[in-house]
Amino acid sequence: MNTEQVLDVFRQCGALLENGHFILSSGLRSPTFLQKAKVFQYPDKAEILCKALAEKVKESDVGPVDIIISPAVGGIIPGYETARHMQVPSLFVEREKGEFALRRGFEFEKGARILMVEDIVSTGLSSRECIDCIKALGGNVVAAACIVDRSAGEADVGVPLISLAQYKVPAYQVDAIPPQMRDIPAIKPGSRGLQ
Ligand SMILES: O=P(O)(O)OC[C@H]1O[C@H](OP(=O)(O)OP(=O)(O)O)[C@H](O)[C@@H]1O
Ligand SMILES: O=C(O)c1cc(=O)[nH]c(=O)[nH]1
Ligand SMILES: [Mg+2]
Repeated sequence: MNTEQVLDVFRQCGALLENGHFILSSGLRSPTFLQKAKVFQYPDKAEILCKALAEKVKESDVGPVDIIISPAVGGIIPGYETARHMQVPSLFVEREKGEFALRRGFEFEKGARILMVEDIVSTGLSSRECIDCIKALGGNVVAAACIVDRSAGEADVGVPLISLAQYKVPAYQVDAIPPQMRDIPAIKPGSRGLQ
């Protein structure tokens, strides 16, 4: 699948939100938001995207993968569906007092070859936090994968990043928001910092 085909799936699901004012997980502001939850509500769409992502990983030089681990909330469905097509278990980390932790009795062997699967990468901050958590538990993170890389290859997550689509969209510091965005009430769709 190429980027345009991936974005078409988002458009078909009403998930490519434009001309708004979104507060991203990183705190940056953007007029564009990929509301992945509206795509992943449809199992057939999740399957199309994640099967293609699994194939891209298998065709890469990453080598064998033992386990997929994803950061909650957004990473859970693509992590699971990608794992289904790679025939490996799917675990997730979730925030405990703001920090990612492996809970629910999930465990893996030290040195396990782990693929970190995200939904969207913007700055790469959430991916790095997830990878740090896995490494602290002894996992060998061999690569990261995501459905859409909004940095179009610029984000450094510390391991090779395989993205199904690369879609560069603007994001601004709060004191540098362009005039046309300033009058639009800001919305924060993600779960980081949710009380
Ligand atoms: O590369 P970054 O700058 O970290 O941005 C991308 C992250 O933002 C979203 O998560 P968010 O924290 O908004 O919560 P969610 O997973 O509940 O959507 C998305 O799921 C990624 O995890
Ligand atoms: O950076 C983010 O928080 C982000 C951007 C985006 O387009 N979609 C999303 O779910 N999160
Ligand atoms: Mg997330």
